[in-house]
Amino acid sequence: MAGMETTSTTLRWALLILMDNPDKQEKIRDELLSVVGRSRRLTMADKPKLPYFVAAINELQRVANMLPFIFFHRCTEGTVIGGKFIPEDTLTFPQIFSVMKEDAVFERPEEFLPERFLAEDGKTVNRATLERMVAFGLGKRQCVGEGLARLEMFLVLGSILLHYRLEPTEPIDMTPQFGQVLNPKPFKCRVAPL
Ligand code: HEM
Repeated sequence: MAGMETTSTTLRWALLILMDNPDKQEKIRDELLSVVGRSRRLTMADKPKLPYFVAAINELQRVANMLPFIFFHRCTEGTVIGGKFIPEDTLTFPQIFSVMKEDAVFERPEEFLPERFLAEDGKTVNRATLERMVAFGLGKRQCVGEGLARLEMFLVLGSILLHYRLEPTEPIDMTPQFGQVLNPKPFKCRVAPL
């Protein structure tokens, strides 16, 4: 589950969200075309020159909300969180969605707005939102595959968007299906070569 289900499910959500937001899909493609073009492959060296695309991947993960909560963690010592004492050995059940969908830093949380991860100049990272994009968890047990997952999403999604336009062929249904992770319902789409 850790390495396959998470990344592939996030990518399926990404296709659906980008079809639901064709203007944003176009904006990502414009940036990719202006930096990479179609005569060579996208590489990780392009990442610093693609701030909008990187912001969009963070926003796709936030909206997809694929792992809304993570497994139990045990407090190894007593601590105070939000004024409440949590004794040693308490089992906690971290809820990722309560940060990514309910934190005040994410205005209009149901909307797909990659811009929220960028400062006003449209290029610099917005630290306030980025530090609350906790799709990979936090702390010592944070996802060990984060680097690989980010690399896969960048290269796979970027290469698709450089060469194909994703268009819906049926009404888009964003209702998740509950399983080990939140899955999108099976969907069909048109993958139009550019
Ligand atoms: C979009 C992709 C992914 C997401 C959203 C994701 C998310 C997470 C989350 C939320 C945790 C739990 C952190 C915690 O308990 O505090 C986790 C743990 C873990 N992930 Fe991922 N993950 C992804 C991809 C991957 C990949 C590609 C790998 C391996 C190649 C991987 C390997 C692991 C492992 C081994 C753990 C357990 C770490 C530990 O308990 O110390 N994950 N992941």
